[in-house]
Amino acid sequence: MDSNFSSLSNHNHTPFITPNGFLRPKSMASDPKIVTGAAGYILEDVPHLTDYIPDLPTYPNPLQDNPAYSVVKQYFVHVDDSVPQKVVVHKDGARGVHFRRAGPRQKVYFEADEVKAAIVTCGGLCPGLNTVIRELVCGLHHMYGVKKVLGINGGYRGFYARNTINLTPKSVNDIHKRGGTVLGTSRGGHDTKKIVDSIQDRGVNQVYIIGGDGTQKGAAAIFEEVRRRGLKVSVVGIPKTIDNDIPVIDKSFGFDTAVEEAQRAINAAHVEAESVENGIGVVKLMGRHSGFIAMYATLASRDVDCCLIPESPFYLEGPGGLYEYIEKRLKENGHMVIVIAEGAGQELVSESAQSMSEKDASGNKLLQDVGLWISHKIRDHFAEQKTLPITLKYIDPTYMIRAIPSNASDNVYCTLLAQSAVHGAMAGYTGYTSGLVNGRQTYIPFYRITEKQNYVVITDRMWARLLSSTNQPSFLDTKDDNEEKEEEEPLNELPDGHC
Ligand SMILES: Nc1ncnc2c1ncn2[C@@H]1O[C@H](COP(=O)(O)OP(=O)(O)O)[C@@H](O)[C@H]1O
Ligand SMILES: O=P(O)(O)OC[C@H]1O[C@](O)(COP(=O)(O)O)[C@@H](O)[C@@H]1O
Ligand SMILES: [Mg+2]
Repeated sequence: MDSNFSSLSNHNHTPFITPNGFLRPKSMASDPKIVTGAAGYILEDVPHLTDYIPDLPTYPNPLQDNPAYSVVKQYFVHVDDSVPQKVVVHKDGARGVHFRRAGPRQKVYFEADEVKAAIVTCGGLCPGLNTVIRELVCGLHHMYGVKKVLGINGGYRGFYARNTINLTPKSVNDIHKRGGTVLGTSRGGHDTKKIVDSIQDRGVNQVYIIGGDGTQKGAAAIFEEVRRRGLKVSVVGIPKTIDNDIPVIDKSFGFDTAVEEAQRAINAAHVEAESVENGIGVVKLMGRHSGFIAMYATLASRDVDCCLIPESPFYLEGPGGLYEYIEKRLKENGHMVIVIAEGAGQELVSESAQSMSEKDASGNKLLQDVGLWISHKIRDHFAEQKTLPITLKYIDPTYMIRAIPSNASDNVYCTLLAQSAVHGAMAGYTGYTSGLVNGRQTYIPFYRITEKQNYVVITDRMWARLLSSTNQPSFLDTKDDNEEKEEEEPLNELPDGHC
């Protein structure tokens, strides 16, 4: 809508190749909105309520009379504003994929009294969840005069199995100072039909869904069902993941807080290690499939001698292996610190542990404790060798990191994310995740968020910087199953300007 460009959409619901080359399955029913323009410009647009409900009335945006905002020149976002996915371009290259810029629009599709919003948090905890909840409530109330906001208790199943909580600016005033989520969360329990029945029965017309990759898949299913039923309900995703494994966006909220808090554990490991002869400190950090926290915490600390992440397979024995490197570091320096992401080396652990097939309620594979495993292996190895008596201390701060409140910069990030989400829903957009792309708030269609995960690309400069800062072996002698990942679009480093 609102564009002079030619629009390509896929009306026959056949499988669709996205401009990024990913196959979007037929089961994801609604059509992607692809708009093309001159010089290879592509806009991967988001759905709008008017796509399936014609003749909806519009209203002037109440922000135009708000003294805080009316002084801002050009406060409203131009309908054709879009944000490029790639900012590094070549003279003759195509302009490439863009996303719709987030922000307030001149016209809105909801009157204040008409709105009944619902907020839900799903999946694992992450610093900043309460800030996002607070800013959704306050943004709706203060910017758009919306008074009816419901909190859904305990994740997706709360839509149909629990009572709701009334949220007001007063009740959420201080929650950003606390870790966790005041709404509670859960894994599993996504039943699309029951959730949309509950949305319909409660008269909810804006749904804000805060969660990670699994949650966004659930949000996409809710959007499809809402659309199929022809409901005037905006379904909005807000990406949450401490692992930073959500693609497209610059980084996820809570990530900076996690990296900062990880420093405390690394410092402790370093103090313990350097206090004894041949001391080794092992710190496990979160990162199920993506080692971003471990990589950034290592780069920030400068006390880490070896960082092990899921994307970079490693081995223990023989030339170029971990044991050899540990021995070398201890002989050189008398102590060392190892940071290991929880998803690293799982294939090695599973060789010595039982079944790897257990899953949590959301279907995520349950991981073995690689920190504990590697600590035992190192202790046993040096005990057998009898040449180097080591002292090893293992620190697992993972849940302590996840449970803290967000830091100042994450609080600001959460605020902008929440306000962008609200502006989009009020403007009638739906079926999108609100996210930061190249430093700008955007609306991203769900399928771009759910089609793949964000990984550390070990052939990129950031991992090279890490290797050069720790001097650890690259372990590239191993049969590297990372090749497939390396061939994927390598631009999801974070944040922009660090590559
Ligand atoms: N493919 C899916 N379709 C619908 N809902 C899903 C899907 N995957 C996960 N979910 C739901 O999303 C919620 C959170 O998922 P989970 O993987 O636990 O955390 P996260 O969203 O942080 O990745 C759960 O309630 C789960 O049932
Ligand atoms: O023990 P739990 O609560 O299931 O969570 C563990 C997982 O949650 C995370 O913190 C985040 O995962 P999600 O973003 O998928 O919720 C992972 O790093 C970790 O593996
Ligand atoms: Mg997940």
